[in-house]
Amino acid sequence: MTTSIELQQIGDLPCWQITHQGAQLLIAEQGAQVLAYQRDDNPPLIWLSDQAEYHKGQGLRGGVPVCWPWFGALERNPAEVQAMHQGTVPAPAHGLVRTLDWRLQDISEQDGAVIAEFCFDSRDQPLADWPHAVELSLRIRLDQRLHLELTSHNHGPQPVFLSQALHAYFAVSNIHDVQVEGLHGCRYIDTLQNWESRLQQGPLHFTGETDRIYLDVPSQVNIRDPHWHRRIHLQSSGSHSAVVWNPWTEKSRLLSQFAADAWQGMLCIETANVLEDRIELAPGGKHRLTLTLWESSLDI
Ligand SMILES: O=P(O)(O)OC[C@H]1O[C@@H](O)[C@H](O)[C@@H](O)[C@@H]1O
Repeated sequence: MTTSIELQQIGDLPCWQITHQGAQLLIAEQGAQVLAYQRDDNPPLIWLSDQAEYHKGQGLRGGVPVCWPWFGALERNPAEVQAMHQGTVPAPAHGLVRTLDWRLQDISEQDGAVIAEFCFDSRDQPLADWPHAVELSLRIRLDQRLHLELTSHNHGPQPVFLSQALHAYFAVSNIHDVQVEGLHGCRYIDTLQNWESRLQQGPLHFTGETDRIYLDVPSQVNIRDPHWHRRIHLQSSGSHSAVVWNPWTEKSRLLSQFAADAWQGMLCIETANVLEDRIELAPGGKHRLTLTLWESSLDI
């Protein structure tokens, strides 16, 4: 089967459209953001908003935004992560790099896979109010599965503390009927209930707005989707926390680039390093967060 790798301009944004062994993958250079991923004639694995806007310097709703060097609201982060930000200007949610251009290092077919590698180096592109020398790279490998590898490398003389997430939006048939498997027994922080700590019992079902930080998460979790007759598998390393999010009805109305009923067809599982799972990078130190995604039929 043929492989093609094409650069396209979508709105203001240069994007790479990759076709390989029946898979289609779209990546924006801005934020090194995977925007879409689908295999054969199956429904997409990754959800992208119908109302997505392709503007420079603006977040794009859907795909896999990279949240870095902090996740969520800065003031909800551990003190040492907050202390890395040294400014008076309010810090944006989910860090600084999802709306900036990353440098494309390489995009090519190698050994039966397509590999794209993007880099953001704060020594070349200083970040507002975050004066640290860290090189960030996202390596994207497409074979029978999609593999993402986010590496942070501290080139400075002091330790650096980070929180981060691969904020993946997944496409589902109907949020009411899907479940997330693999979280049973995990502690979670319910950010909608005063950040109280709770324990997950059994698989996670969605019955209302959900915004939770799961801790001590195992390396594999799945989304079971009965109507689309599939499981989406998420396998991670370098992460022990995950954020699970669905805005449901009311919150949806407040979100940008989000149709009023879009919440029914998506959910986020964000492979993360947050709260006590935050990262400490010693001088010269590296951290690698990986996420592999694939789907399987429920018959197997
Ligand atoms: O609208 P944003 O900044 O992309 O964030 C979307 C959501 O991202 C999730 O990670 C958060 O847990 C939610 O609280 C937040 O609403």
